[in-house]
Amino acid sequence: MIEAQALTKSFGGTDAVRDVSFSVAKGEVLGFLGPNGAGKSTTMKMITGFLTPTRGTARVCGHDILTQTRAAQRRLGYLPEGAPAYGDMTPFGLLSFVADVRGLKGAERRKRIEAALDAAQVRGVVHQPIDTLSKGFKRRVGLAQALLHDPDVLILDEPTDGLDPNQKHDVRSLIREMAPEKAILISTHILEEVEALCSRTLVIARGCIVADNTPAELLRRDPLHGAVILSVVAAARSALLPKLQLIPGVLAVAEEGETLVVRPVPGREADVLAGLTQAIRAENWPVAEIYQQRGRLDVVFRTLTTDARARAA
Ligand SMILES: Nc1ncnc2c1ncn2[C@@H]1O[C@H](COP(=O)(O)OP(=O)(O)OP(=O)(O)O)[C@@H](O)[C@H]1O
Repeated sequence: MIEAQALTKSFGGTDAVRDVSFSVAKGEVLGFLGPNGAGKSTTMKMITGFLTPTRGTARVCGHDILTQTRAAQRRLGYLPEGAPAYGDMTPFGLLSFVADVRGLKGAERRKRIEAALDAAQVRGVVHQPIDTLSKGFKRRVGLAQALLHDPDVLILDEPTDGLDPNQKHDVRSLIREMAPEKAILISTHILEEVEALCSRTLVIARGCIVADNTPAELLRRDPLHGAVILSVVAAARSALLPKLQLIPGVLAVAEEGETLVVRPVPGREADVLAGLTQAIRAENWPVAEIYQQRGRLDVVFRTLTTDARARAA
């Protein structure tokens, strides 16, 4: 439902986005991750027809954004960066205006405005000028605007930015609820949001895609993915070290502070955990705590985006 085809945007001769291609199918929530200035908003602006690409194009539900702009824009809802809105309008006034622009009429118009107000939870402030709303409410008004015509495709630029934890939770639940029927592209700096919400993650650095994976696949790139951490009293640690090395599937064992870190051979994570728990029980090892690392997205993110920096330097 979204297809970016070699999107490139240059500003003053410098590529802010270079050859970005990806697609998003119905039912997918694609998380767009990248450091500040990586090119997320610029890519989103090109897909929505807000910026003209220097090269490449995008298709929304099969409509080319450059040659069939209106048809493509009818099918998409867009929450731009910072959720700009007319500050002297009320949320109701803004949604009525957008409904007119979108060509909604009569009962359908009323129904859609009501549904958007409910979905974005802005009922309590519906007649208050937008300029006087808190940052979180402004963002929710922006979200209501994006959802108004119940589009098949949603492009949401940092939809939870500025929301408190409860509001973040509500917006994520809303996105999850809508996901089966739509194709959704969200940009975010919140790594936990990617794990909570996204079926796939696109990592962009210096305008180029450096990873296109599921969050679980990304976690597997952490060198400590699947490592088993054991808390063991100091006196027993050195005696245990050689025994741990004999567990089938163990790649390396290291002592780190109060713990022993057991790294499995890739693909043997489950064997190592099973072997360890069995040995702890059978030989009554003095282990106070044992857990297996899933991997950390922040570690993977740093590696991917700083490697890209190094390559470009
Ligand atoms: N209109 C413009 N004119 C010149 N440069 C621009 C323009 N818009 C964006 N850029 C540059 O393009 C690059 C990508 O910016 P973009 O806003 O797409 O990044 P981003 O990944 O969305 O960043 P952030 O996470 O900070 O929102 C940046 O270097 C930015 O300064």
